[in-house]
Amino acid sequence: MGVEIAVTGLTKTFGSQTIWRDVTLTLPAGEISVMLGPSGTGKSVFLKTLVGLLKPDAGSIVINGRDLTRLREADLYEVRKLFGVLFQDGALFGSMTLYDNVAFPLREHTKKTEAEIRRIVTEKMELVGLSGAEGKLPGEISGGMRKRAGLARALVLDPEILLIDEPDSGLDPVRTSYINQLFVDLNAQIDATFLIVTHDINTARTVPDNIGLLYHKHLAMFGPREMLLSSEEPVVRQFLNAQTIGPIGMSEEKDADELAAESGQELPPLPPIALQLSTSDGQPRRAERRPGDWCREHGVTPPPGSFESQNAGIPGVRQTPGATAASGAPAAPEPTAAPAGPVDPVDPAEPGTAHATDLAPAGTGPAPSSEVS
Ligand SMILES: Nc1ncnc2c1ncn2[C@@H]1O[C@H](COP(=O)(O)OP(=O)(O)OP(=O)(O)O)[C@@H](O)[C@H]1O
Repeated sequence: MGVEIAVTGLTKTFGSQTIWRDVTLTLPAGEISVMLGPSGTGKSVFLKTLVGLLKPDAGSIVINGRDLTRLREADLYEVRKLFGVLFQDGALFGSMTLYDNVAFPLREHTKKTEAEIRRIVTEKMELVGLSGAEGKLPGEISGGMRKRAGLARALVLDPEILLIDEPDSGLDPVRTSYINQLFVDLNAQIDATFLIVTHDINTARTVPDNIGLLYHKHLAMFGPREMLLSSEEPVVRQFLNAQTIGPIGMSEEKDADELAAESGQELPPLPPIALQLSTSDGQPRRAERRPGDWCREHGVTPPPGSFESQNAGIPGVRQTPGATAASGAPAAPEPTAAPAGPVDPVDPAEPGTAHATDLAPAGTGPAPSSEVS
């Protein structure tokens, strides 16, 4: 059962550099949220602050009635057990088999017997589609398999919160789709609160219940997926539709001359809102809402063609021929073409592949590179 994370007025600086200020949002219990933002806007810093690896300069992070920013290190250690974290720059232990990597947090942080550990490791490896790969070393498998091994490791202590930093980095689009499907299926099974940092617009448009956008040292917007995908707010619209026209420039903000040169240029219409990715077995997630509910409840007319296809609005994906303009939404989700079975069905060993990923319960796996400031 996931827990809510209530962030209020959070500000983080490094010396004279303000990363973001006054960030206020609530990650609802058991829901999947995605955090977006141009490179360098502090998305990873936000994840590390949530888990207590970085100390904010101001603000609070309240979980189960306790403000993480005010806890002593010993109490923080206890709260961190609620988290499973995938750090983008982390790594599995290269000299350990996948089995030993996944078993590591259990051996370090519990008094479970080896028989109990075997049962849990086997269950989690099956959950991420890695049965049979227990004896492999991280260097013998692909990037996608390593991410899933990291995910299995993050799950062994049954976290209530999963923080995932750029799960798509280093993965091809097909494997990104498989790992996205895995997140949706996992969310249905373990009911944890998920926060995924990503640059992948397809992921952002189809996976989460909520989307946030960090931009220019603040949280530009956070809310339900349909709210952001129907938003005309220039920064949100530009980012979620991967456009060059808008306030975001190559080096973050455009100057007045650049913006003046764009005046009069017509923005393309908002693309249709895609159906949200559903579980492989079609069982609804607890947090799942009917397509179009948010728009209906808030009197917002979604862009024509919304909720007709899972691919709607994804840049570069052609719409279904004959799709009609619809201002409303169907009452029930359409069946979606979800990949069944384990991720990476054919995942050749790639010795020496560079990306290794650490998805370990906070403070239980190989140490992430940042330090508490
Ligand atoms: N421990 C640290 N000490 C000083 N500065 C840091 C530290 N960690 C991050 N920063 C700075 O904070 C800023 C935001 O970094 P962060 O990695 O969070 O960005 P990001 O939005 O995740 O970027 P990307 O999308 O490229 O991964 C950068 O300027 C980075 O150099």
